[in-house]
Amino acid sequence: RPIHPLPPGPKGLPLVGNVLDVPSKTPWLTFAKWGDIFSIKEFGRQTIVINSASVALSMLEKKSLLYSNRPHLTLAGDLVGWNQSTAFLQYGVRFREYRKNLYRTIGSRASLEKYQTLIETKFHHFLRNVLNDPSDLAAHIRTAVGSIILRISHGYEAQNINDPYLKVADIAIHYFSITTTAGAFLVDIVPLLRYLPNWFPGTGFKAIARAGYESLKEMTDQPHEDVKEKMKTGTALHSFTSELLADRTVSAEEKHIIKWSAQTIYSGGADTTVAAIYAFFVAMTLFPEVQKKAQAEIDSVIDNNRLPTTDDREALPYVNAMVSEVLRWHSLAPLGGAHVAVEDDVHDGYFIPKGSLIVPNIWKMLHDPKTYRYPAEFDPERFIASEDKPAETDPRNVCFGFGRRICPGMVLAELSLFISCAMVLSVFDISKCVEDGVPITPEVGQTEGTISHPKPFKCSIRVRSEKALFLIQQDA
Ligand code: HEM
Repeated sequence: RPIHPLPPGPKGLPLVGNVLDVPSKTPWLTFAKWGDIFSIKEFGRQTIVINSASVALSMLEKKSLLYSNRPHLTLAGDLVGWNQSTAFLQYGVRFREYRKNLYRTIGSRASLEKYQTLIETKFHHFLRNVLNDPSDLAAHIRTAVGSIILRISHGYEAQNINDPYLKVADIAIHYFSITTTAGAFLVDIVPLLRYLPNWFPGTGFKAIARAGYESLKEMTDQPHEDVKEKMKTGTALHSFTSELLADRTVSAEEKHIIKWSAQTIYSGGADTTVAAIYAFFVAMTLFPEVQKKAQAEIDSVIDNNRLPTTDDREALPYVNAMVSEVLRWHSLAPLGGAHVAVEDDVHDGYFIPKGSLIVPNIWKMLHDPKTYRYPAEFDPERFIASEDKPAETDPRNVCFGFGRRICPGMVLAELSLFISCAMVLSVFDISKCVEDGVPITPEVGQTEGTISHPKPFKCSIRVRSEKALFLIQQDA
């Protein structure tokens, strides 16, 4: 028997444990009311939740080797196949190879330089789509982000939201969401159920698993084969995949690694970046004074004969602070990615058993009034130090996760967020929609799910000037 106690936690019931203490909707809000670190048990599974950034950093970063595994998922992982994707791969040699590929090709500012113009051009197309049909904002964001990612991962040029590759990827991610809904499938608690015959009552999960498997396989294999074909004829555009396949024969293991790490760029990067850009539009609708300040900064730095580019980044501190505030204000991964303890540990006097799920409550860390003054306010100034006050803590300390599992797409995500925000504000004014003479205030809230989006909302998007119109319409 361990001499150290588990972190404290709600008492729970026999067998089911704390299932009734944890709400299925927005659990991060309930968790936020409990201690810096606490433990819960659901159907025998030990979970340690961390509400404090310093505890998360001291466990998941400082002792990263101990805490770098992922939970084993039966339905979404073994049966659908997501256990091959970076986010769910068990820690080990193969995992480190995936990460090396990702770091080398998209992990730093220098490695992304070759995609800078591409990203700017795609967001210029986005401005044009918004100008033509501002009512379909969410679809335009999805198209822009999806096409940037497929272009980077496989050199593939997606034209619009109906592109077959974007569609199949969205279907695969939809099945991912269904099959990872907490507590929805008994097979994740009793894995042996997977061996029951298909006709057996209660095995509906098998049909879902098959459909999920087919879409994931198509999403992963087809673009990869496409690149190989194009490379043979010399028509492949430079991409993550072509860079890794170039000038050599790859083994079956290398092929697997390249194929699945490329797939990861879409599965990890699309939904997240979309949620962040959408949150930016919500913030601009709700906080017009922030929008005006950012526009004033952009107008003062960029002459009105061009759109902002990535190279303007250093000259736009307020816009950079606004990007930080988007990352903080809307925690799109409110409970981050769950880590798993590979060995028993004792942390701050608490016993952390091997196999425990470690869940960082990133939402709480980014909305803790002890760290952020008026956390519900969208206020980029908090990140700009002045004589009266130091800058508040950079959300990047926690919003991209921790240790060896830290988000490999963070530089790409930030670049996309910076350029989309700067371009949008240079040409558009965003405000509340007016219906029957009444301005409609968007609801601030988050959808369910591992990746949480702002609630759907409407806003008015108007071009700022004749000059802005010209800039949007000129060739990208
Ligand atoms: C604003 C945008 C984004 C945010 C806030 C975000 C946040 C996160 C977080 C919190 C994690 C979990 C880390 C952990 O387990 O400790 C994660 C993992 C991951 N992210 Fe991102 N992410 C974003 C964009 C992207 C992009 C653009 C990519 C494209 C490559 C990406 C790819 C991944 C992958 C593959 C993982 C799994 C890493 C692993 O398990 O080793 N993310 N991200």
